[in-house]
Amino acid sequence: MNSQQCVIIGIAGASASGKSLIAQTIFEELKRDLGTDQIGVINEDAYYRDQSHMTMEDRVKTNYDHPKALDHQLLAEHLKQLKKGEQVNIPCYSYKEHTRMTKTLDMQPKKVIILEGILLLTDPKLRELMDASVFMDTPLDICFLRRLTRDVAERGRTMESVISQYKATVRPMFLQFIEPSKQHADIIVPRGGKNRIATDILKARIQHLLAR
Ligand SMILES: Nc1ncnc2c1ncn2[C@@H]1O[C@H](COP(=O)(O)OP(=O)(O)O)[C@@H](O)[C@H]1O
Ligand SMILES: O=c1ccn([C@@H]2O[C@H](COP(=O)(O)O)[C@@H](O)[C@H]2O)c(=O)[nH]1
Repeated sequence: MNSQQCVIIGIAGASASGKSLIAQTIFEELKRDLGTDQIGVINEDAYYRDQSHMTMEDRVKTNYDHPKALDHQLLAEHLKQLKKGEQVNIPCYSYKEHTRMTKTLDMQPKKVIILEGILLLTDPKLRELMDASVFMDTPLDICFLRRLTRDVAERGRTMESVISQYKATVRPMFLQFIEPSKQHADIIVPRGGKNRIATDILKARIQHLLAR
């Protein structure tokens, strides 16, 4: 597989803006045409730095919304390897333990990689690897309400911890890093992950890139 055959689409935006939902929708709908083994989703969160050497007390103090919390270097290397037709071992991250798990996920090269994560568009070396980029422009109050519900239900958080983390780091880092990165997006998607027209436009663009 040469580099022309690996299309990488980057989807960024606030936490709980609908990145995973739109990525998953595109994955499910395109895998019917391309085959399950020819399209994959990579979550930037898998590249949070390993914190297994730290105590839980210290792990909860990490600013997870600052670019330095993520190993973008490793993510960029993995994307380059996939583009070259090589297999990679993607780290697995636990939001409950706030660290990497020992297992990794084997990913074989694919025709299409959908990359999704809050800080992807802040990094020039990642932008360089993308064939198209998207920013989910969901209102921040809606994102906060969705994050509160999701993190309590799925990520082992209390309502109080979600609120204090939101005030201390999530909102300030959104304003400092994530929102300004919108200028780098090719497509800005309003409302969220259920935006049908935006989903169809992205699917059509992927098909167009594959047909080159
Ligand atoms: N348009 C929408 N309407 C209702 N719920 C939504 C919508 N988009 C996303 N959600 C829900 O909000 C939560 C966060 O969405 P998710 O796609 O996981 O966000 P992200 O990946 O950006 O953090 C999930 O529980 C998801 O099902
Ligand atoms: O250990 C961790 C790692 C990450 N977070 C939060 O996750 C979001 C990013 O994930 P989304 O799926 O885009 O919401 C980020 O805002 C971090 O604050 C965490 O709380 N703990």
